[in-house]
Amino acid sequence: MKEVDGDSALDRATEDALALFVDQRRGSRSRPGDRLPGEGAEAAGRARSGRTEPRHAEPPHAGPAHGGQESFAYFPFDEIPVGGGVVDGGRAVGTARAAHATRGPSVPAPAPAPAYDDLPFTDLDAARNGQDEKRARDMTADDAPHAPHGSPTPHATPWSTARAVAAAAAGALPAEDRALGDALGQVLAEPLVALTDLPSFDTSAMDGWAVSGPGPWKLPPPGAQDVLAGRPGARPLRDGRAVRIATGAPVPPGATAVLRSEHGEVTVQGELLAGRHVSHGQDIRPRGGECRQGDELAPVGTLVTPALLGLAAAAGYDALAVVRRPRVDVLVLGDELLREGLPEGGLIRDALGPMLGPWLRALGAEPGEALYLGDEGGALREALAASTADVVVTTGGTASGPVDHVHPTLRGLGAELLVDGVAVRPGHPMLLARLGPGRHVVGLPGNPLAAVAGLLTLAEPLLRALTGRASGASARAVLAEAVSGHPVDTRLVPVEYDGAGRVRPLRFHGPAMLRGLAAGDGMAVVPGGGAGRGAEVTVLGLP
Ligand SMILES: Nc1nc2c(c(=O)[nH]1)N[C@H]1C(S)=C(S)[C@@H](COP(=O)(O)OP(=O)(O)OC[C@H]3O[C@@H](n4cnc5c(N)ncnc54)[C@H](O)[C@@H]3O)O[C@H]1N2
Ligand code: MOO
Repeated sequence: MKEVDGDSALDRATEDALALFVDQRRGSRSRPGDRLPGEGAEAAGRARSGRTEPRHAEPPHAGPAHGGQESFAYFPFDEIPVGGGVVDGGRAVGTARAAHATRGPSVPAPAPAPAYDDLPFTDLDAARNGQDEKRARDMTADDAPHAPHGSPTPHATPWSTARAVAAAAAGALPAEDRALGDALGQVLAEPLVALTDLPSFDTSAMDGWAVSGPGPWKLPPPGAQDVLAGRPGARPLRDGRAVRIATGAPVPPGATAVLRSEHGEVTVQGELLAGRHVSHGQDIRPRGGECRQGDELAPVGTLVTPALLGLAAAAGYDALAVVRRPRVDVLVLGDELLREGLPEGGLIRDALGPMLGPWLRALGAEPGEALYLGDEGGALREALAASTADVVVTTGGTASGPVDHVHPTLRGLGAELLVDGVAVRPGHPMLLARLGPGRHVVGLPGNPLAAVAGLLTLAEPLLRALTGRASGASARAVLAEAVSGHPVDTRLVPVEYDGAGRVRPLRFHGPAMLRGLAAGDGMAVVPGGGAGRGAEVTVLGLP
């Protein structure tokens, strides 16, 4: 991502917010003019739009600069608690909702206890006890101590196991015939076998003359007997004769080569002379040079790409036998969601409905219109019971809040939970359930980046299996910067390729943010404990 002035102002604003948070934790709001985190974000917004200069010429304290050779510490800046969280044993409950309710200059933020997930995954005990937040913030993956904690999600499935369970949960759906124009993104259910030789006749590769034997060659009068593409039945060519020919035209029987127009010269007597040696067969594409009728051009399981559509058409196909697209119902939960306009009054825009449809389609599914169910448990139950889709994707409501209905509803419907929580950040409350034979539910967490993590962890392998896509090797890339890790859980971090084959982690990677992801090329899979600069990691691709 390119650094722009607004971005560095935003950096400073988040630094300010962090400094203030640290001060508050110490019980002081020390510097006059210090902003509350909410104010910082607002100021950053103004700075981005170019209306306000950043308040500090220098960052208020010497934290690590972003970018450069610094390591990339995991700190979801948006997640700095701003008060209102109900503290339960050191973990703030409902912090995200409380943040909406209390943000703003007029509401002094009490010093909250940080939520486990809201801290950098470094020295968690020190940070929790408020002893040395700055040190926690400054630590890199390389110097972060191995935290003594396990994953806070009890019985969470390890990330790679969760992917394997999702991949094994279903088999490929039945085949259907699709017209070429409709088959893009599906997978071949039968091998693509050439229905014809390609080329299907000896073809001129160049504009020029078809010649027979060694030159010079006699030509017919100009314009007479020209051999053009798409015109059958060129007359046989006798030794010592030539005819004008166009690229793509069938080479006349008896022709031994094609002489390119720029390599020949016609004398005033109407004879054709070659300016250079013409070898036998030159610039003739022989029949069957690419394939013979009956050759296998692509095996079962091949993804129908634009190139494959072209090949299939060339080889004689009008329709393809492909694996049916899984039908997916998308159920968006949450009373706080707006489908248009600006956020106001505690309501926010739904970021998932507009994202999931195209994303699921890119994964080979046939998603229906998203259904908006609010936070009403009965509506969720009805929608799940009524769905005839192969997969239902829900968003939100996976945690254990008062209106988080996904678990109890699935239980009530007798669903079998195949994966219930995954040791991955963000996204750990995600789930995969079987509602009945051939009917699966993927429960994505409501935080948008956490939902993407769920999509990549559970929906992608499940849809890969249903669509018959081969499992495919994941891309690997070297990290251009260190990335700190959760002590135990896998992290998924938005990254961009740096042009030198390495990936660089992106800022704005908090669970509720899509800004980093939208600028990214993929999500790096960072193992528990983190990964140093130069480490090779798996990179999950984005559509
Ligand atoms: N006591 C605990 N609370 C929470 C935990 C936990 O472990 N213990 N985990 C947190 C994590 S991590 C996540 S992620 C969320 C998952 O919550 P839900 O799946 O129940 O999602 P919601 O509470 O409905 O929403 C969470 C958050 O996301 C916003 N949201 C929801 N849907 C959308 C949407 N379509 N577009 C944009 N934003 C959306 C919602 O407003 C909330 O801010 O639970 C934590 N809590
Ligand atoms: O951090 Mo939550 O993991 O946003 O899914």
